[in-house]
Amino acid sequence: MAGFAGRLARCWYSGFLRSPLQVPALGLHVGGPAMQTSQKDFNNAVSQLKLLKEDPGNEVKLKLYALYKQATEGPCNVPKPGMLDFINKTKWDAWNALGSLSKEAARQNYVDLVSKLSASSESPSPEAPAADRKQPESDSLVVTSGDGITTIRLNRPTKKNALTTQMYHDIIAALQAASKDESPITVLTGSGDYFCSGNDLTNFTSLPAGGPEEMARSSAVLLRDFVNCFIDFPKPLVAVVNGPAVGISVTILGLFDVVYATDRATFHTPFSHLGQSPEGCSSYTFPKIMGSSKAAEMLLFGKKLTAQEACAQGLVTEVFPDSTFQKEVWARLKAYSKLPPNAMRISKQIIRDREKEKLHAVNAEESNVLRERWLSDECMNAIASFLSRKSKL
Ligand SMILES: CCCCCC/C=C/C(=O)SCCNC(=O)CCNC(=O)[C@H](O)C(C)(C)COP(=O)(O)OP(=O)(O)OC[C@H]1O[C@@H](n2cnc3c(N)ncnc32)[C@H](O)[C@@H]1OP(=O)(O)O
Repeated sequence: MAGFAGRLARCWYSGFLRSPLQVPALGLHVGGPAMQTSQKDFNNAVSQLKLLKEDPGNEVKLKLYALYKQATEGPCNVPKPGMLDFINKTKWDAWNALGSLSKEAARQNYVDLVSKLSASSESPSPEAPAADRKQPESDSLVVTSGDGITTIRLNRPTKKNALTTQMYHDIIAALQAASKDESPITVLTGSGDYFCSGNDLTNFTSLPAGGPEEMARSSAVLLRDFVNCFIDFPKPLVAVVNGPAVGISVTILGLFDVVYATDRATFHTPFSHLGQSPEGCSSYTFPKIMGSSKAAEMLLFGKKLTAQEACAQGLVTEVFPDSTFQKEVWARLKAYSKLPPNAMRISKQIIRDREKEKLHAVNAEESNVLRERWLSDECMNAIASFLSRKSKL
């Protein structure tokens, strides 16, 4: 596991998945006929968990943590961690949510869950997508080239293609490579049912040594570098929006040359809900594309647009029925990729270059504003609320 995902997983594991093994035998009482789990079964499950081949994901780890604590210590009776202590607060919330569940029932649930996880980790995993070039650091991004098209695919479908810190770095590298490769056209798309659910909100949970201020500073630098790559991209850049898009995956669309969407796609920028502010140059591109009041409805009030609405407002170039989306879009892109590449580059240059300086200034300003926003109570509360499963969009 690379980058943020790895760090978070290590953090979770060091926080609790490892600790059960250090606990001596507990001698728990078995409650009744429905509760047949012995202490031995429980200890076996604790050991079995260490042997899982696949990371079960943070939500499951959280559930296991809560059940383990309940099974070994009973109902949560320790003080709630502070608001900035995201990880311990999330763990505390999960344990506390089990209320007065008996130790025996928690032990049974824990054993059942581990046995389910062990069974599913033994079934064969799907084949990795083929790639004909050096792949990014993490499997969450897949880059392929063929038929005159370089495709950068967000590949974290179980997390709705939410962007981890590592993915931002990998996309920057992929765009830099694509800007110099042989393909006349570059495409960004997603695997699974979502295009992208935006920034991975758990990015904010692994605080660096410098604390929240350092986290906000380094995130603002990464955001600025990421968006700059889209501003400066020299070739036709096409978004193939295969499903709903959220947050930064919507705002950057204003920097693409063409946006094709399935009729299943939606476009959602819930920045106020998250205590955040617009990025991806959308504070400038959206009012230009759709007019200031339509842009305000999206960027201030988080109005979610259907694909048809986004098309009517100029953010999307064309909408296709989901059943024929992939076939029609790729056939069309394949045909476009045969056009003279230099002519396409030069045309893009003429269309975009006079705006570049402005876009860089907007990007820098939006990143600075967000740096402050990320430290606000409004933003921290919204993220804590999502992480503790109290809220969804
Ligand atoms: C360098 C930093 C730059 C930062 C730039 C600023 C960027 C700002 C933004 O992008 S703001 C937008 C942030 N995104 C969100 O707030 C979306 C949050 N997600 C949701 O509300 C929902 O997950 C959903 C509506 C996208 C999908 O709902 P549903 O269909 O019910 O699926 P699940 O919620 O069960 O999702 C499956 C799985 O994915 C995890 N997940 C989805 N999106 C995110 C996300 N953005 N961050 C972290 N995790 C996400 C979700 O938790 C589930 O995980 P689980 O299976 O429970 O482990």
